[in-house]
Amino acid sequence: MRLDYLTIFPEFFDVLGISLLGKAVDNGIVDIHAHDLRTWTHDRHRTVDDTPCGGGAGMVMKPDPWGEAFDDLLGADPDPSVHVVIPTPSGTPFRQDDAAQLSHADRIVFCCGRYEGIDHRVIDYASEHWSVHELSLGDYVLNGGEVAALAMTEAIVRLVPGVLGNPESLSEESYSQDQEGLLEYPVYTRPASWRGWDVPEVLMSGHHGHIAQWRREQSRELTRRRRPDLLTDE
Ligand SMILES: COc1ccc(Cn2ccc3ccc(-c4cc(N)[nH]n4)cc32)cc1
Repeated sequence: MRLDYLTIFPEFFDVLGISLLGKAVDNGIVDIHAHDLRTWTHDRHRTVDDTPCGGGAGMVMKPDPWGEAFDDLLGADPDPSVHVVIPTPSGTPFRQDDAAQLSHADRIVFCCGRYEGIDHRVIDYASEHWSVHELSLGDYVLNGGEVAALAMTEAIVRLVPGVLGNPESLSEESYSQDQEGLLEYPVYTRPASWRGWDVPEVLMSGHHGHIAQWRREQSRELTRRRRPDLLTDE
């Protein structure tokens, strides 16, 4: 899987060389390239923004640098197997299903905007050539797309075979299908007693059936309290 990031702050993506994703890069499972969008500017000030047509506050990212970056990175031939992900506050919510689908992609290009966003014709042009996903990280406002791209990257790449040491852990996670789409149950480790708090006895019983039942009950109760929207049968 090749991941490209178009951004005016490429250093944001230096962290992808650390930890699990770093190992995935070292193992050749993932190939990461961050690009400074100003590479595709030609004026002395390396300008990437301009005033919004129709007025309004702030600045908008000019289309030209994005178009020239696309030309260099992707060429002009349409290829629906290339996924262009555009983090935006107005996008569809990024969810585990999106991460699962994108984990099968061979190529993903993240377009990280700043200012008040990217000239919409960039999205229109990209949509004619590649598979475009305008995605929101959540209902809160960030200053740009980089943090969202990092979060999406981790959610996507950890699902790629060979990246996680223990793929079994994927099936027991919140939002996973095996977890019936419920929130994950509380987890514990040693010591059995810590600052007056004990590990629930059932988890120390060695009775796998009772433990599984307790975990199911905990997941349902936690989901009922925190995320009733995830419950389908109520
Ligand atoms: C019109 O409202 C706004 C328009 C742009 C911005 C700043 N900004 C510029 C590019 C960009 C890309 C993604 C996001 C973002 C994504 C999520 N879930 N929150 N915020 C924010 C972004 C703020 C607000």
